[in-house]
Amino acid sequence: LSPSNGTAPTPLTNYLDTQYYGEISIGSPAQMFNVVFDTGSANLWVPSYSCSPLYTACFTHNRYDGSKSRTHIKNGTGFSIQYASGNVRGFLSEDVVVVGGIPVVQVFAEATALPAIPFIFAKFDGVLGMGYPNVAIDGITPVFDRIMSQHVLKEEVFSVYYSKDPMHKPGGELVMGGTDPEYYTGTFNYMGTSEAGKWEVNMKGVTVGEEMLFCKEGCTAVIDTGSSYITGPASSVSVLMKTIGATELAEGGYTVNCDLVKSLPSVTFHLGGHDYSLTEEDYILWQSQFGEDICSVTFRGLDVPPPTGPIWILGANFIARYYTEFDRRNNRIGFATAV
Ligand SMILES: CCc1nc(N)nc(N)c1-c1ccc2c(c1)N(CCCOC)[C@H](c1ccccc1)CC2
Repeated sequence: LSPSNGTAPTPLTNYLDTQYYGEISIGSPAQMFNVVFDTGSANLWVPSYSCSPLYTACFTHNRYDGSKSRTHIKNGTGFSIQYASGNVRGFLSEDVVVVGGIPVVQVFAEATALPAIPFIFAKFDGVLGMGYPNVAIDGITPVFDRIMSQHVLKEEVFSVYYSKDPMHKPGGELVMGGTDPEYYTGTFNYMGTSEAGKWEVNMKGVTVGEEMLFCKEGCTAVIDTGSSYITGPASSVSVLMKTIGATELAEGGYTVNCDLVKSLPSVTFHLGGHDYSLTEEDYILWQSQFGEDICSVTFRGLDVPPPTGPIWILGANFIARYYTEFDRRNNRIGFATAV
């Protein structure tokens, strides 16, 4: 912990602008893990040493071995968590977890069932949920709450920077206790979270080019550091894709003709009295595969059933453009222009 200002930075790695993760340790002596700091969930899990060999994804990642840690405390309660892209099952354990140099005694899950789809594609080992306690499975106190109760942070906030340039070092940064002026310009615009207990805000509309096409009566937007893309209701996203001339791929992705990219309209999200625009540079992933250019659109249709849905999820491609401060003290989210 940098003694001078009560903030604790963790550098993040950027994998293809779609996965951002940083290092934590669990146990004594320290066992190292790469985790996504995920505002869309509130539990910590890492692959378990006792993961069945049936699950290949466990063996391509670091696994926690409680028997090798002198501070391990056995628990054994069952655990299961669902994400939009996949589910994880396992059991609970307790040990010393160190995040940004701050140690906490933490109940977390050891994953014993890690489906290959999608975890074989995960560059990270596990997930550290940065959500509110009331979304935590099994009522477990989340890591950030345990850190706040130590009163070592200058402010009860954390901030996330996701770089957009794979060559940029670091690929991103989580700051607990404040913000990092190195990674944003201008001032923060704040908006209250829509219901205390989730990192979501009321959105007043989505504009494509100059025309407001979606969410005209208002809707909910989740600010989700654990999602790669922006998702919206499937019907809205398919209209959006038609408007920009994108074609749908088999697995639900969209591509556009790379020659047309520069003429694509901006997509603007109206949040908290301010407009947050993404240009084609922000929402087109330009990849070269087998010598040809593929321009995929980083929007996905996703229908989240009521009462949670219908919602828009603003993920990594949004956060890469707008540096985000998550304020637990005031239950608000702040955006500033990322550099
Ligand atoms: C971080 C946990 C999480 N939290 C929340 N709120 N939403 C979702 N969707 C995830 C989630 C679960 C699993 C995976 C994931 C994300 N991935 C994306 C990392 C995003 O890092 C910022 C990768 C991926 C690769 C290929 C295709 C789909 C997904 C690996 C698999």
